Amino acid sequence: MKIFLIGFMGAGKTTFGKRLAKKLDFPFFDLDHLIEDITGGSVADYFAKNGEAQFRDFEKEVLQKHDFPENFVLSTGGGAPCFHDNMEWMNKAGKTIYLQLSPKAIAGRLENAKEERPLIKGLKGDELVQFIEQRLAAREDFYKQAHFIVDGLSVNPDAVIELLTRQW
Ligand SMILES: Nc1ncnc2c1ncn2[C@@H]1O[C@H](COP(=O)(O)OP(=O)(O)OP(=O)(O)O)[C@@H](O)[C@H]1O
Ligand SMILES: O=C(O)C1=C[C@@H](O)[C@@H](O)[C@H](O)C1
Ligand SMILES: [Mg+2]
Repeated sequence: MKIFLIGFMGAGKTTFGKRLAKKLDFPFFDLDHLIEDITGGSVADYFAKNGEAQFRDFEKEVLQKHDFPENFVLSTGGGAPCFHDNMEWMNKAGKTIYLQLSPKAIAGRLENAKEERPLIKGLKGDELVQFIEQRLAAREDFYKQAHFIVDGLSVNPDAVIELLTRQW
């Protein structure tokens, strides 16, 4: 089974993805980290050097062309489902899970983790909440196409495995 975790920056995709993969005994991948391994630099560097449009092309290529195993948990980048045909592609390739959180909850998590996230670097307090509200409103059309929508505050591996096995 191929499991794709999606959601806004800071929703907990990487943190939860590792826990879920451990519980399922599946290998864990993180799309941002895979891109960083391949390019040898950070996502922030890639944005700075090549711009967002080129990042989105590369992100699609890695998502759709990388040689992943039969079973895995992949945490995607926050924007990945919203560009190119990535959401449709993931929905066909496996099971997609949206970790949903309110803009305020997301802002609370990101307040001290902005430097490595190029889209929010430099935003403070209300600016950060407003940016998240606007972006999230535009992105939720994509995120909500997921097979499963779960509460990012209370999500736990057992509940998600139960959801997945009911529909396996
Ligand atoms: N269940 C949780 N409870 C409290 N804090 C959490 C939880 N999950 C993640 N966090 C914290 O929230 C922050 C963002 O988490 P994480 O990096 O997993 O998000 P992400 O969705 O992978 O973000 P990005 O899209 O930017 O890669 C981290 O500081 C992490 O420690
Ligand atoms: O939400 C986004 O557009 C992004 C989220 C991160 O995971 C990275 O993929 C990058 O910083 C862009
Ligand atoms: Mg992450």
